[in-house]
Amino acid sequence: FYFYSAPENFNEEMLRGKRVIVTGASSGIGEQMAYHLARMEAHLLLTARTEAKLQKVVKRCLELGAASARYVSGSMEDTTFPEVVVKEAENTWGGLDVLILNHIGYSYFNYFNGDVGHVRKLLEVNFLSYVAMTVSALPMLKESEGSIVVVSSVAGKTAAPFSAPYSATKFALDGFFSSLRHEFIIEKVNVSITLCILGYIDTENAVRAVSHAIRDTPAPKEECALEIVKSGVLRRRELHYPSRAVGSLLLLRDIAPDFLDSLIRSSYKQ
Ligand SMILES: NC(=O)C1=CN([C@@H]2O[C@H](COP(=O)(O)OP(=O)(O)OC[C@H]3O[C@@H](n4cnc5c(N)ncnc54)[C@H](OP(=O)(O)O)[C@@H]3O)[C@@H](O)[C@H]2O)C=CC1
Ligand SMILES: C[C@H](CCC(=O)O)[C@H]1CC[C@H]2[C@@H]3C(=O)C[C@@H]4C[C@H](O)CC[C@]4(C)[C@H]3CC[C@]12C
Repeated sequence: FYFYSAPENFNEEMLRGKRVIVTGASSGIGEQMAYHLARMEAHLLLTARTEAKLQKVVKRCLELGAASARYVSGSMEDTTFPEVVVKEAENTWGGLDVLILNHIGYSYFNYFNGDVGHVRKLLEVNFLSYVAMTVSALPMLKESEGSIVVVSSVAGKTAAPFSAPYSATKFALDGFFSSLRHEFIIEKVNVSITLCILGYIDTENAVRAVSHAIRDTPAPKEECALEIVKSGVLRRRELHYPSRAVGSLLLLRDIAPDFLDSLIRSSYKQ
């Protein structure tokens, strides 16, 4: 049932007039997804905390050809905010076609410092708010037979040093949304769930956080954003980007986990 409902080839017209929420859209990959969707003439509702940045992204989206573009600013640390965002979509459009969950809260890139409060807060922002957005949006997505896109990381499939709290939140997304996908298929709910497994991408925040410690060259955020949009519309189960690097990593994880761990550690500068 799930595979029957998935189209084979991507065509930009598939997004024309679609109603899309993008979280974490004020910078990085989320901002780039907003620009691709705007060029494809989608209706956009963007969210993040920083109003000034969102205003600029909305302005650019309208210049690029978005059918409409608006924002709602706020923090996903506030447990009432996910519902506020979805209500805005409901009041504006009366429905929703695609929910792209992409935001992340700040976390340090270093040895785990024992701060349980930080892990709890990060789970709220990076995981629980994704669940809350999904719960609020589901009636509209069922109605439109729409799509949920969850942006995760290789750090949510195989752990690397210095990202214990972050990695935990990304593993949680896989568990939750992969279980939900089963249930949708059992109950014949035609809402697709795409989990995006990304390697190192050249966003300002990621490069600032890890370039002093990691040897790898980051992949381009513009191409990454386009691949996420495509895989969501094509109702794929998972996106692996960049595909060869993530594919090899996942293969090694299953056949030679200790070897993979040593490779990951050796990609860190001493
Ligand atoms: N870049 C990379 O190397 C990789 C990224 N990913 C994933 O890709 C996605 C995007 O990453 P990237 O573009 O690098 O991230 P950025 O740091 O560039 O963007 C994060 C976005 O989330 C928003 N945000 C931050 N805190 C909050 C909050 N408390 N409430 C609501 N929104 C918030 C930020 O805006 P504001 O500050 O205005 O709120 C911003 O729009 C994430 O899910 C990440 O895990 C996965 C693997 C690698
Ligand atoms: C080191 C990892 C790659 C291992 C490999 O051998 O390929 C990186 C792949 C994904 C990175 C993290 C990520 O998911 C984004 C986070 C964004 C934050 O702003 C801080 C950094 C990240 C934790 C980043 C760290 C390196 C990776 C785990």
